[in-house]
Amino acid sequence: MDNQLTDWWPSPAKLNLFLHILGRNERGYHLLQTLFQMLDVGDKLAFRLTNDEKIILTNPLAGVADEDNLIVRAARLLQTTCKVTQGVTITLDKHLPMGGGIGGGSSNAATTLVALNELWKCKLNNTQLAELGLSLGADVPIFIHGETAFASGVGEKVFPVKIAPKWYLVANPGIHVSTAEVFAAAELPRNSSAINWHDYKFEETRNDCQTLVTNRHPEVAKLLQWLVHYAPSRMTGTGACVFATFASQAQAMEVQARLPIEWTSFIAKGVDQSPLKIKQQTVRAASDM
Ligand SMILES: C[C@@](CO)(OP(=O)(O)O)[C@H](O)COP(=O)(O)OP(=O)(O)OC[C@H]1O[C@@H](n2ccc(N)nc2=O)[C@H](O)[C@@H]1O
Ligand SMILES: Nc1ncnc2c1ncn2[C@@H]1O[C@H](COP(=O)(O)OP(=O)(O)O)[C@@H](O)[C@H]1O
Repeated sequence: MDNQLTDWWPSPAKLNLFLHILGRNERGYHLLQTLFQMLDVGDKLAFRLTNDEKIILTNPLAGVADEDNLIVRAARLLQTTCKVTQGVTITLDKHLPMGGGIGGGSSNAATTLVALNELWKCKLNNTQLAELGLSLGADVPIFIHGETAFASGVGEKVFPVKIAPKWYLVANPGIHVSTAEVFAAAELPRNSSAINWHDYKFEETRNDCQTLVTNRHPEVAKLLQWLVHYAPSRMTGTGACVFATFASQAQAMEVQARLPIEWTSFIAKGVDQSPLKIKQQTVRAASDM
């Protein structure tokens, strides 16, 4: 008999508060320094275990074939690795814009790995899950660890940090920017000097992809020009979303209320520990009782 739908598992967004490109490794991947800020909002996923081996997504994403969906790929990867004989039906409650530099797809993959590791009783630890996740995307490990962190290498060397709590207005210019296209561009600067995390100040850092993306996509430039008038603002990841930083939720709401209707947006709080990490700890504590 099939099991019941589980409760919802959070799949939060992230911001790259800065993104410096230091060079490239022998495989052509970019060596970065970045500060991953976990946010308290995102998508949600629910899982219903089944007694056949099928992995089914009840609500496919427009433009993404199920076999390419990172949720289905993550579930299949865990099922094969741990020789699981059960299947799963997955429901996705999608809110995060795709290809926005806020990590929606990577976060969905991480939530799938973390949740099914518990539900299928695979008993992998987070380091093992992160290793599996890295084969799906560079940002999957950071969502599995679920902590605001300074990252280097190609993003795999992660050092959790605590930074002053801030509120963010995250605005979407309504376009999709391909990570692969940004990293393939000849004019992308790749020569930033390494910084020491302890010396980090927002205003002394930048996003090395921002000039390239704003030159190629005037919508991103227009949005940034509007936001920077109100608060310190920057593009996240390889775009296209842009964030503005505030000390309080009320200040963020005030600017959101003025945002021209052509741009969608959401407000999120920066958190040290992601909602997924908290959920994993809660589920594990309950199963230990
Ligand atoms: C640079 C970041 C910062 O968060 O950008 P966003 O995707 O969030 O915007 C990410 O690490 C991106 O991670 P992700 O989007 O998972 O990238 P992947 O699927 O692993 O890689 C897409 C393509 O980007 C290039 N790539 C990616 C990461 C990296 N450090 N160097 C690269 O050169 C590779 O050509 C790769 O084929
Ligand atoms: N579950 C998923 N959610 C979002 N995007 C997905 C998913 N599965 C596959 N993708 C693909 O991954 C691409 C990058 O998605 P996303 O992680 O949201 O962007 P970014 O890496 O810029 O933050 C999407 O354009 C889409 O083609």
